Amino acid sequence: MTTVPERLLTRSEEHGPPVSPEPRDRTLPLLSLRDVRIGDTGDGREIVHGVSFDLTPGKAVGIVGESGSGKTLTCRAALGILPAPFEVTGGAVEIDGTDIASLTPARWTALRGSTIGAVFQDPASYLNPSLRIGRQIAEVLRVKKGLGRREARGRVLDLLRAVHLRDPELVHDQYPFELSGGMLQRVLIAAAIAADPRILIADEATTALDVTVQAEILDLLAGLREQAGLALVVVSHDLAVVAQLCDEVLVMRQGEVVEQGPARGVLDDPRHDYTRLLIREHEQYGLEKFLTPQEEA
Ligand SMILES: Nc1ncnc2c1ncn2[C@@H]1O[C@H](COP(=O)(O)OP(=O)(O)OP(=O)(O)O)[C@@H](O)[C@H]1O
Repeated sequence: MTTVPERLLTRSEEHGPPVSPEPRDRTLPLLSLRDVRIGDTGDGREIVHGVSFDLTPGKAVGIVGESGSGKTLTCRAALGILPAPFEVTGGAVEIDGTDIASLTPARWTALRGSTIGAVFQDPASYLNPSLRIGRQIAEVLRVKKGLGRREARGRVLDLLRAVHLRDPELVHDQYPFELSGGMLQRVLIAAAIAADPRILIADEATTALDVTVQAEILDLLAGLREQAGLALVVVSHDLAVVAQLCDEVLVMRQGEVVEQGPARGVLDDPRHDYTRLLIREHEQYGLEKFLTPQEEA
């Protein structure tokens, strides 16, 4: 694991207190889902049939399962951004002990980015095509961290370096259309960690990246977890990613959690036929190298 540059770990106290106080206890969940159910209000169907987990600082929960099983809707429910016609129809989501159903729009604005951040697939749709990359990330730093123009520029360059973009000065001044999909994905990751969120939801965030870059980004996230206590929700079809990064895993099929438990336990000794099938299908990704016992240092 690489050491995360000090400047990426520093919360800028000089710019006022954080929006939400530091957790007093690292054993208290930052994010809790309690039997979260999601329905389609158009036809009244329930799409997600109850998801529960607790995420404490520095921990990572992985969600795996086939396409359409409800992984992304679950993440969006946790972020309070379910698209119509979907709605949370049961259960509750708590961020830092607060039920998100009680959050005002202003409180949500304060929480997003600085307490909870997210990276989804399809990075181009999350960036403004007419603004240079550097300006878009700097905007996050100026709004969420109160940084001035010069300070923000320095930190944007640090962030672009941290996500292993070569020639950060050049990327800083480029427009989204000038970058490849993999580069845009890294820009989004940089923007998502810019305001030092305490929770990061990464929904297939490294899927579009080539293997080497993916490994570097996973390393960066592992470093932020370890050193800054970042809590992660990782959605990935790649069980090797989940095995490498996550403490706990949820296996979803057709909106249902069919198996849940410690990642090593579930992936080493799956109880459900569907989990076994997923593991068999993913053997080609080299899952076994993450499951074999670690050698003594
Ligand atoms: N914007 C939308 N409009 C209509 N249906 C949707 C929308 N988003 C999700 N769905 C439907 O809701 C169900 C759950 O979708 P969701 O995106 O959560 O699955 P997923 O497990 O993340 O899949 P994938 O791995 O393909 O991203 C699916 O049946 C999907 O077709």
